[in-house]
Amino acid sequence: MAGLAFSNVTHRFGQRIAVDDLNIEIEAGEVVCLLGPSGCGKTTTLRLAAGLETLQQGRIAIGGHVVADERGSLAPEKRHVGLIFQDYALFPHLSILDNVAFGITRRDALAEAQAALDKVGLGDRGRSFPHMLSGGEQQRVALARAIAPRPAVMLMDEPFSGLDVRLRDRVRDETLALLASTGAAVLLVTHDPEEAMRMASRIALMRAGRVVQLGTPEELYNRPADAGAARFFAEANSFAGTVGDDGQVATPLGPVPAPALRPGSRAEVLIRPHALRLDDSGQSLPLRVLRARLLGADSLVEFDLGPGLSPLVARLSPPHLPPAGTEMRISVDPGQCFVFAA
Ligand SMILES: Nc1ncnc2c1ncn2[C@@H]1O[C@H](COP(=O)(O)OP(=O)(O)OP(=O)(O)O)[C@@H](O)[C@H]1O
Repeated sequence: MAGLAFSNVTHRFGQRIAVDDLNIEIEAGEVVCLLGPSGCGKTTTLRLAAGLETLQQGRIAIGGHVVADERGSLAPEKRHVGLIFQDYALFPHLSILDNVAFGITRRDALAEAQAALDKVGLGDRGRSFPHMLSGGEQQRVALARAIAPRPAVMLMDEPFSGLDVRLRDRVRDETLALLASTGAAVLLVTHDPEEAMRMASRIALMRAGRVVQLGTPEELYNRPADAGAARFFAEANSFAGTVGDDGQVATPLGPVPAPALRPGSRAEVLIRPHALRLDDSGQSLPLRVLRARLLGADSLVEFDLGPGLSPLVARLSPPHLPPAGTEMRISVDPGQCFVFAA
């Protein structure tokens, strides 16, 4: 029995389809990330699960009980879901402890709130007010408030986007550990592929209201469903071509196998910048550097592929910063090359 299940959920705003026949089941203890570009329907999906948006078509169930279908809908406060939004939405006039106790209906609300604050490491800040806390601390209060009523489902909308990069990594990891200990089914919205890869047991990649691909981070990254899915994780070098009788597509870097496509069909080959590496063996291709930039742990190096072709972008690790004009030998990791029907 899934902790949270969407069955054939479709939602329109006027003529515009925001969510289009969505089917996702999230087990208790699982974190599923809704990932996709702005406007693809992530927040609407979350709001439908929370009951903040009235379901128009399909069915939503929590813990095996239908909470919304075409006949009716359970009020948000009766769904037993925890919500965390981007802006934390703490009440400014309430103390931290009262903020956390707010949603708890049990008689021992303050003790429960204190226990939740202890869990997020803010047990000694209960008497402070929200404006006295840093962004990261406020995020942890929001988390404490969401877990305190022990919800079966946790809905999170870009909960880390207000934090600076270094704090974000730490708060993300702490949140993940805490959520795992509560056993809730978690649906987390993000537009950041790295965040999804880091947090999710499974990722639902959305585009224009539809789930394009649902799978583990490893499946989405290494076996993208289409060119758009491949590009969403990392911008890639793209080559157009035709599948030859040998089942391969010719590219400036050599032939790439296209086992899923028929000879004669048009194809797009995507080669991730990470797929390119320096290689002095006889198999590699000599290419001239156009420019190189340091990105930190690795470098972005552009190579000349000749007239009429865009430069080949390689991400080299450890970083190399060869001067323009240097000739380097490059080979391709076939595991990071993808061929799709054009
Ligand atoms: N209340 C509304 N009224 C009309 N259209 C809406 C409303 N809410 C969302 N939409 C539209 O529905 C589509 C999906 O919006 P949604 O907010 O779910 O996307 P999103 O993937 O969460 O985007 P973002 O990452 O920018 O938050 C968009 O085209 C949006 O303009």
